[in-house]
Amino acid sequence: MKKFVLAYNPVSGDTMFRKKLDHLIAMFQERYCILVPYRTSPENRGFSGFVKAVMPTGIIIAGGDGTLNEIVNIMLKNGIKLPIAIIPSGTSNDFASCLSCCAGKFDSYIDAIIDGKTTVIDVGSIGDKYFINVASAGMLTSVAHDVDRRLKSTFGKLAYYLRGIGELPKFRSLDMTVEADGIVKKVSAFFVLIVNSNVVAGLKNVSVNAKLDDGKLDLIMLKQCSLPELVAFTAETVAGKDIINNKNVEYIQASSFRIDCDKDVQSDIDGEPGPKLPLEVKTIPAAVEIYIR
Ligand SMILES: Nc1ncnc2c1ncn2[C@@H]1O[C@H](COP(=O)(O)OP(=O)(O)OP(=O)(O)O)[C@@H](O)[C@H]1O
Repeated sequence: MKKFVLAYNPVSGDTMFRKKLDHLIAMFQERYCILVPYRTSPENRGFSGFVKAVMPTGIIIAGGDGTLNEIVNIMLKNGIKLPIAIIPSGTSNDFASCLSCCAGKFDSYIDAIIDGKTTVIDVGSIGDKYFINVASAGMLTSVAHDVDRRLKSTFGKLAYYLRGIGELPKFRSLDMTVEADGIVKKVSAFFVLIVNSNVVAGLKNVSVNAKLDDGKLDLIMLKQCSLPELVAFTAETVAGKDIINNKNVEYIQASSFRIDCDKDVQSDIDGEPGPKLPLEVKTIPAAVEIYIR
């Protein structure tokens, strides 16, 4: 009988995953499989030992990007080589949105999980931390961190947008030095994003070239520009237009980056606070196996 650990975050998104839990248990039970729940907490020191004791076929993660990041980090740091499935239950679920496997009805995805249909994807690393979707620094990062959890639960993605639009006039550029696969550039920019997938902050098509299995990450910087240009860029991004060809965007694909700045700037990794700059960013090819439909 196949066993799966279900790591679920009880407070992510609208906190309603708890109500779906019973249905999910029933679906696995109907297919003669066992679901072993693991309730996440802000710290999950026991997760690695829990998985090793259960010896599951795979791990199912129900939460947002933060939960996914946390579980993948624990797995990679503890040598847990198991496929993962994602049940999007966070506020924006950026990573899950870029994988069509998680969209639509549960049923066919559960069948694919039990059948063991998988693919492998790259992740990024910054020091001893891994990111699955995006690392960023600059003005966007402070906006994301300032959005209160209660506001996120009530307004979802809209909370980010409302907060972000309100901050636009306060945007100040940073003098950054970027090294991409050994080539150095100096760029005065409002923010830098390093993406693995093409969905960031609920916005699709952020990098039309981003692929999860190409051994590369995509760097996007919005260069210093006027407020009307900044507003136009924001509108284009929200409308899902191709932004990497925007004249104010610096776009580079590479397998490693070094980002530095003369100011004290904190980064963000998959929506959670990351280390301060400088950042040494690397691609770890084919690091994670994911169940696909
Ligand atoms: N039992 C728990 N109680 C309180 N906080 C928790 C618990 N389990 C995990 N967390 C916290 O939840 C956060 C991760 O939430 P997650 O990012 O998955 O959801 P979200 O913020 O709603 O969605 P998204 O990242 O997609 O916007 C982490 O900061 C983690 O510490």
